[in-house]
Amino acid sequence: MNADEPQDDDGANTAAPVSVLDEIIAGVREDVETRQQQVPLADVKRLAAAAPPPRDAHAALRRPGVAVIAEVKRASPSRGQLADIPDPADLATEYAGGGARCISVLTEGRWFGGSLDDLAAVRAAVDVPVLRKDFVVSSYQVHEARAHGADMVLLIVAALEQNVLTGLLERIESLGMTALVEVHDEEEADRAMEAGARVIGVNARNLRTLEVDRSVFERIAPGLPNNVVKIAESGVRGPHDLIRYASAGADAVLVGEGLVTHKSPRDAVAELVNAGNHPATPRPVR
Ligand SMILES: O=P(O)(O)OC[C@@H](O)[C@@H](O)c1c[nH]c2ccccc12
Repeated sequence: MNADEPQDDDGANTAAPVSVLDEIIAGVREDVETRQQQVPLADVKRLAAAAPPPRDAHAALRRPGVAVIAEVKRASPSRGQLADIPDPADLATEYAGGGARCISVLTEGRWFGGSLDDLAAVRAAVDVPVLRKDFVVSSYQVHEARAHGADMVLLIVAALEQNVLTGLLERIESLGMTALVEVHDEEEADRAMEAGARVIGVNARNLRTLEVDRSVFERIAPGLPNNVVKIAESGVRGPHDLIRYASAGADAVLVGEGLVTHKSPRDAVAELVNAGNHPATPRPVR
């Protein structure tokens, strides 16, 4: 690492020789393997079938006003440790009290400090739909998500071959959940639509370099069909960022760091929700 190399606004070095995404996925595959040896797929499917039915995340995100998806996020590869979060259910309750339309729970352990236990605890504590935020690469993880109460599951286009993306999306939707398909450029957006995504998230953070560029949403959103729910992910630090994303057509924003590092996560959510409901804030065209 050379100290003279350009740093992005998150302080991450943009000249990573092996992409962080590849490293994370290698770890995720190992962890899935281990869990699968402990709890076979047939058992996870049984648990999923016995779980309380999914909540309709797609419908929740389409309601009027810019929705806030509030994230339970302890750490990240770009920032390291962000917040302690001893009780994720407690934090999620604060988020819901502030008016969050959905709660996102990071379940990846090595880089983000999350777990499936966090997901289950949050799901039991709130009435709003809950997203499993992870690097989902196998249908085992989809059934696992449902077994722990997930209503929505993230799929990252950059991490998946097209046929795998399509297969996982169909699996998620056939279990009654909503797939949130994450993209970072036009080609990935085309792949998301090709796979049949109803909800597309544009991540301002490039998962290969960890660089944040809020203009990515403005570039990609106009090319998405009106009936697709559009989520702007990452880089929301306050109402001004929400308003900027809304002006570019966002139905929702997904916020992590700005909330977990705030002294009152509930107030921070409420501030965003108010901005999202304000009559002067642009609404998506349908
Ligand atoms: O903390 P931020 O900048 O508000 O970002 C939240 C969310 O967008 C980010 O956590 C995220 C977006 N896509 C992901 C994929 C995997 C892990 C994490 C993410």
